[in-house]
Amino acid sequence: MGFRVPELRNASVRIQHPERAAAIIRSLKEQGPSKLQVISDFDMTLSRFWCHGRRCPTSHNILSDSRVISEDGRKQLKDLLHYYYPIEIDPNRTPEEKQPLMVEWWSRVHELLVQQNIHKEDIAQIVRESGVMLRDGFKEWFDQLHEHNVPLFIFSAGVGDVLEEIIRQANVFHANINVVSNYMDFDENGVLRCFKGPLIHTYNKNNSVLQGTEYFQQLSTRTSIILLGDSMGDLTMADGVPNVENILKIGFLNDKVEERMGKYLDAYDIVLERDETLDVANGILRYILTET
Ligand SMILES: Nc1ccn([C@@H]2O[C@H](COP(=O)(O)O)[C@@H](O)[C@H]2O)c(=O)n1
Ligand SMILES: [Mg+2]
Repeated sequence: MGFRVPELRNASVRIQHPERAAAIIRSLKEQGPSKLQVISDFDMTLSRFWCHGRRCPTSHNILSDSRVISEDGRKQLKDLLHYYYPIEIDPNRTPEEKQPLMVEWWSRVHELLVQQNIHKEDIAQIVRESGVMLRDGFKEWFDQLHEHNVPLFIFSAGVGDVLEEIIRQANVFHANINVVSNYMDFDENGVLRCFKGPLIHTYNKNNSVLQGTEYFQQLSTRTSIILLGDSMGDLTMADGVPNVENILKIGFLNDKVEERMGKYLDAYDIVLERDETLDVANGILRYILTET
């Protein structure tokens, strides 16, 4: 497969079952773009984990580190991050054990954010000042999908208003994109008053929070899937898709690489170790979409 998709030979690529991954990629090509849909996580998957030698912000971090949050609020939000993030990525706890703790984290953070007098009209500037970056190669990724009418479903436990703004500012918010995430609800003065439900956290990214959207039912003829994620919780994002025939799961392993590699290799078809680019995903997509 390496000569058809040269990016699969990149130093970051780890594959437990290369034959299996190659067979899936071949099937995706045989089925063609009219059968394809892409389901992707946002934070630390489409956005970068490292930028300029520092951690890049998630959509939540963009708000919690911003100038609109009081000093005390920022400290409380940071304390919560330092307590819950190690739990979120702990390879020795099951998703079932983590779930109530994730609900606790997200709920406490949203409660704190609601106390901060955040204005809808400030979001664009907050994003501009945040230093967030999409992964290298993002333009080719978003543009290829758009040009070939491949639907891109972004399923994020981040903050929808913020991540939409990031994609908009990068000029790649094309018509083929649908986002499901945690959206803010603003009052008549444009001030944040609550988050709209249902709450989406790292370990409930599945059909349970998509009730009533009908998105996957409308795409029921698109039975080929490329799934991109960076967390073990992202693996369930396609659970609501009917009639899946081929699914290629690509996982970005950004943090605590040695401890987590085994579980990622078992779960993802392709694991990208500390890779801040979309080069491998772009290479696979190019191969699938090119008529040869
Ligand atoms: N208060 C929080 C809660 C979560 N995060 C991070 O956000 C990411 C979830 O969004 P996805 O687009 O990846 O679903 C995940 O990486 C959490 O660690 C946060 O930074 N602050
Ligand atoms: Mg993520």
